[in-house]
Amino acid sequence: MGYIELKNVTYTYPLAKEPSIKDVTISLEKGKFYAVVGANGSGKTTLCNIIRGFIPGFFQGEMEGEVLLEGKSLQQYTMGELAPKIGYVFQNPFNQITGARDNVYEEIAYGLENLGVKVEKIKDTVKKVMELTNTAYLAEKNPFELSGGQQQRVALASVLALEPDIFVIDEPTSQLDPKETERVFDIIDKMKKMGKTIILVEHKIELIAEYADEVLALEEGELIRQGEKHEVLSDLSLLERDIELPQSVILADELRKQGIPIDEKIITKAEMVHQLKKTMSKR
Ligand SMILES: Nc1ncnc2c1ncn2[C@@H]1O[C@H](COP(=O)(O)OP(=O)(O)OP(=O)(O)O)[C@@H](O)[C@H]1O
Repeated sequence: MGYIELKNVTYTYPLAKEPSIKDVTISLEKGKFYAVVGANGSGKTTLCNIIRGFIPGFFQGEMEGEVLLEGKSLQQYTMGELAPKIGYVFQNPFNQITGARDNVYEEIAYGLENLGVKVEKIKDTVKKVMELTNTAYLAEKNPFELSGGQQQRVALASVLALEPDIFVIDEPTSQLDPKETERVFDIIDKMKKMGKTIILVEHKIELIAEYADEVLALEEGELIRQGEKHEVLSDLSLLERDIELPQSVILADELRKQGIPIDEKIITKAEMVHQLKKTMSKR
């Protein structure tokens, strides 16, 4: 039994002619990092909303099939039971920040205060997540006066403070520069090392190749691939289906065509460098 399971899930938004998710069956393990890829409109955000229990419910429409968390149908959980288990990080941190408090420290503490957590425990937790997300130096600032990258780290911190086991994160770096993007991935990597299950929608394929465990590829609502990242991302046929692949995969293919032997399943720059060194030392 998977930790999170989707069984033949088909979902159609109200008034839509076609389903946005078509007969998707997946089984996700606890503690793994899953990246969801696919062209615009392929159903990534919809899939996230199904996994976090917003579809059906918050969104109307028609859903067939079943979603299970630890063997129990999501429909059998109340939102109050689900919220501490699944944390959701929005694409735009501006939507995440509540604005109910006027400094970053209080913003991060806000969710815990609402749950009636004791002050000492709140202090402890907020301190820990601020260290993890490198936001301690922003503690006194107004959350709305931060840069996009800083806001995204505060948004991550406020979700982390609630200590969910599962994080669904929708394109957290789409508005960030390369440095802030690396910082966000570094935080996600730490979350994974803490044993969290991560489901991340992301277009930056090089970072997926480096950090994720498994890749789920969607095309027009259908799950066309699911598997270990090397298996999925080295599949050149995905290029014809509008799935971007890492540069090392394209380069490896070119080199093989030129008669230079390159192992299958090279997907990162570091793996390519290692392989080229090996090949050159044999010459
Ligand atoms: N609220 C909605 N009502 C009706 N149709 C919707 C709604 N939200 C999304 N859709 C449709 O569902 C399909 C999948 O959309 P979704 O946002 O899940 O794709 P996506 O892969 O996340 O796209 P992107 O990469 O652009 O964020 C699209 O055809 C979209 O037009």
